[in-house]
Amino acid sequence: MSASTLKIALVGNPNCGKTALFNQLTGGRQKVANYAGVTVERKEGRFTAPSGRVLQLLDLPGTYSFEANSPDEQITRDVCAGNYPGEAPPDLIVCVADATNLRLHLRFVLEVKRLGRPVVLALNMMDTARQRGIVIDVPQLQERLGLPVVETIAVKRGGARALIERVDGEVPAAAPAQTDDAASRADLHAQVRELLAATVTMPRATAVIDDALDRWTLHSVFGLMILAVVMFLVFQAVYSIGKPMTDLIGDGFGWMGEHAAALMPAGPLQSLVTDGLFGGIGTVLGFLPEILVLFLFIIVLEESGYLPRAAFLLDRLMLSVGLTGRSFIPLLSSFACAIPGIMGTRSIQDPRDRLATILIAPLMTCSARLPVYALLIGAFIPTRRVLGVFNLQGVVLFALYLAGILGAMAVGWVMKHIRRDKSEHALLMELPSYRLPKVRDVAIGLYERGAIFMKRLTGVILGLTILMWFISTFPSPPAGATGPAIEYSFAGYIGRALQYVFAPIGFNWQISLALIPAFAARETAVAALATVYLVGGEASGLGQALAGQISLASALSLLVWFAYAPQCMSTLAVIRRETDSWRNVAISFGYMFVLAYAASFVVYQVASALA
Ligand SMILES: Nc1nc2c(ncn2[C@@H]2O[C@H](COP(=O)(O)OP(=O)(O)OP(=O)(O)O)[C@@H](O)[C@H]2O)c(=O)[nH]1
Ligand SMILES: [Mg+2]
Repeated sequence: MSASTLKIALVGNPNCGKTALFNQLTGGRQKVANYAGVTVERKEGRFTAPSGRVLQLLDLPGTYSFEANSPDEQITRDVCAGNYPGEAPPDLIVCVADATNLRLHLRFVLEVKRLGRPVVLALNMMDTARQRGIVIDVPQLQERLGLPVVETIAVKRGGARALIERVDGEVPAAAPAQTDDAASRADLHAQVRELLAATVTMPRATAVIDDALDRWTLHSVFGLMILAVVMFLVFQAVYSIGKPMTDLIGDGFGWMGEHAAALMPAGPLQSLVTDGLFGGIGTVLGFLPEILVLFLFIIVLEESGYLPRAAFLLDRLMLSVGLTGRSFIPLLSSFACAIPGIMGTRSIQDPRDRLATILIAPLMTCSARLPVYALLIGAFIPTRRVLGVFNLQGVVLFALYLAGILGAMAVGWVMKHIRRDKSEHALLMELPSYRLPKVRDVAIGLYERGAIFMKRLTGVILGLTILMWFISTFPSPPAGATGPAIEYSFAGYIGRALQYVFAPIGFNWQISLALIPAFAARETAVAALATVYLVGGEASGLGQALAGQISLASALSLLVWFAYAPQCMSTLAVIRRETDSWRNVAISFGYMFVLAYAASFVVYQVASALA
């Protein structure tokens, strides 16, 4: 390393744009590694400043506060303070703050300043700040803070010019280091308030509207009621808007399957195309509209600024079941898929809170389960109105999501009481301003969800469906066989063996069999059932076949099974990777199996008795 290499560390609250700034400066060239022994990322890059000096840049994990104790935050603090073994202290700390949210970010800036090292403050997201009419008196802020302050727009070409010029110049003098005690921490709050009053002018209109809305949405009683109503309406919409489109697609595929069959000679190939491809894959594809409608609402709620408020609102509730408000976002992501949710738990400081969140994340209903729910609800729940306005199918879907959430809360509560350390960590998060979602952002978000679904469909689900078709078709029945052909196939044998385990909860052999590919990808249960029933030649449509073949009690039991059952292999693999422990995988699989089996058993027995 040449003598003139300057080592710069980028720090800041999560989501302030550190990584965007890092990429802008280094052109994305980087070396990513983990800090020894922990899964905290260390990302390093370099670039040459106009003066010819080489600058080495370190992107550190987002940190709310140095008081917190997540592995990420400890490492960030130690690296900045120059105490991290094997890491030379940075010559300069660039503290990045979101200019649209200085109320939250300035506090951390003050904490960084107290380390007593040279600091430059980058006010990032200046484009959004200007758009929103936020005016920041930079010279005044610079003077009051006693730090150089520059404005940046990390996502715009040349948006970091002021920062480059500043870091290429002389290294600023460090403020004296200060010790951290309770009194000085309380002091930080007062300082932030003072700084804001002197240097930041917020647009009146937004602030007034935000406050007015927040009085309702964050109210401890009305807020929860609003949240419940909003979520309830979303599930209603999934059925009222998505279902007709799903039916249309289903009819379309049925029609295509028939025509394709007419063009082909009878035989295995014809059966693969009609039963496996059009029947199996077509049935799963039909659920795309429902998934898109659900995500349309989730994305709009998120973009509008409502979802972070829901997190804030639920924080107290989460604490009471041994979680933290920080668990909310990972858990919310788990409604799409548990995998990003579990990966998102990295931002939870307390290892026990983090583990608890990881273990219950799969209880949140992931989008892969939606086709299964939609199929069974469509086949078994009448399209009755409840209380005159609500669609009964939508109510059942809402109840299933709720069952997952309540199950998760119950498990969280049990874990809280088992563990010895009962400390709690309250949430510290930013509440963005309300805004009208941009059509483009919503469209991109929807497109991404749709693309993920299609990729799964044409990848793992297609492969598994062909496999299911194969084991359902071969071996062919012996000459003179009387029963349906499928009973002599591999699938028939495997299904009947599994049935010993699942009969007490009301699953026939076809359902038991479908659980296997579902363990690789949930949606495949639908394709597998379609294939098995269509190969068995029992009916034209799958919903119709199911309604004729299994009882309402079995269908309810299966719905409950899918709400609680151990989720797909990929989820378990991610648990293994994120916790580095097979034991946690076993705990996760085991408790969910027991939970699902018990719940399905109760539902099946009660429903059978009442029927
Ligand atoms: N409009 C605007 N968006 C920005 C700016 N800088 C970053 N963003 C966006 O803000 C989001 C977060 O940026 P990141 O760079 O991932 O933030 P980070 O600080 O690295 O976040 P963590 O690593 O999670 O702590 C991304 O969607 C960026 O595209 C900016 O100057 N203006
Ligand atoms: Mg980052």
